[in-house]
Amino acid sequence: MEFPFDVDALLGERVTAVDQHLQPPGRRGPGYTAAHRVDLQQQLMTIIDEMGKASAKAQNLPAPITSASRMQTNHHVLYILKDNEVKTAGKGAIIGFLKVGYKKLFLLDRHGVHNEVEPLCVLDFYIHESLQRHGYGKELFQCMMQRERVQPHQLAVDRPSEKLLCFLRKHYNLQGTIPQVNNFVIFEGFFADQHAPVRKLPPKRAEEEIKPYSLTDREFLKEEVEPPWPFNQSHSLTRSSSLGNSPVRTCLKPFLNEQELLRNLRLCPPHVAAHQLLNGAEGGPAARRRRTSSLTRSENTSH
Ligand SMILES: CC(=O)SCCNC(=O)CCNC(=O)[C@H](O)C(C)(C)COP(=O)(O)OP(=O)(O)OC[C@H]1O[C@@H](n2cnc3c(N)ncnc32)[C@H](O)[C@@H]1OP(=O)(O)O
Repeated sequence: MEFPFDVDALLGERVTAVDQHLQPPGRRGPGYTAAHRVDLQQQLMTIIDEMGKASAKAQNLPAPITSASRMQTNHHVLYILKDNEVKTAGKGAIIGFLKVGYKKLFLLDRHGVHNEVEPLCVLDFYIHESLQRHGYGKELFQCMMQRERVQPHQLAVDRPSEKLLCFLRKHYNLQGTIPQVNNFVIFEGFFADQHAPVRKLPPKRAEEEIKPYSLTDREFLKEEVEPPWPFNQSHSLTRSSSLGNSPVRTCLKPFLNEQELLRNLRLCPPHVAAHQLLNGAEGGPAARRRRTSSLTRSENTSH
């Protein structure tokens, strides 16, 4: 992917790690000013936004899950792989990116027991269409694991595509998954290594404390395109196919029991339908409870 500015100079190294500060690490010439810094940061933001869009398109997602603004509000790390061999106009090009981040998750082990863990998660991964199956994905993944000091089986993967599952199977022999009730996929050996979830956390902002566990990075897409259960039931099949034809995506769709649903609704930003459900609109559980108790009362009085 090429840009109208010098990607090669902007990013410096072959693989660049970018965090929420969005600081381009590239070369600084003499006379480097604050205005230059803003320009370079703008260029980096353009790269992230364009790559995020391309990744979303490749995965048939309705909106990008990676963008400069989302990077600024999350503690994620974006590894960007550049091609400094491209001689056209001498500006370099972007080959792809890999986004990872630590997330607090409730994950089931082989015995069906919930474990609260905070593993490094693979959140978004994209290699430009023209360069897939050339080994660049592996180069980027290896670099990420080395810098993050993590082994493949210690990772949790957020709703992997069929291509990514093939990639993980081929390069890291990851195939036996441990079934989960959320969209994260983990592999055999995840719980065997006690060091996996251990991580020193930076101080957290208050609102992060109340995020529902196991909420995937892709969950916000769902909020944008459909109302909560049960209002989404009539077109759930249509939505699955709008997310792509991967059978994995369909079968990994979580199903919630009523208690989990109510907990999630309380933790989510207010939604009209959620309010109605919780506050007892016609058809909601509260209304049903009211109806049931009034029925019981009237039955009692009639006897
Ligand atoms: C959590 C998430 O990010 S889910 C979304 C993952 N991203 C996508 O699906 C976007 C589209 N795909 C891609 O961008 C890339 O194919 C990636 C990132 C999955 C892999 O990067 P690549 O550079 O292609 O991988 P690399 O060349 O190192 O390894 C190739 C292996 O990946 C897998 N793979 C790559 N492309 C495909 C494909 N079209 N079909 C099936 N398997 C594929 C295969 O195992 C392949 O080995 P093979 O060619 O011997 O069959």
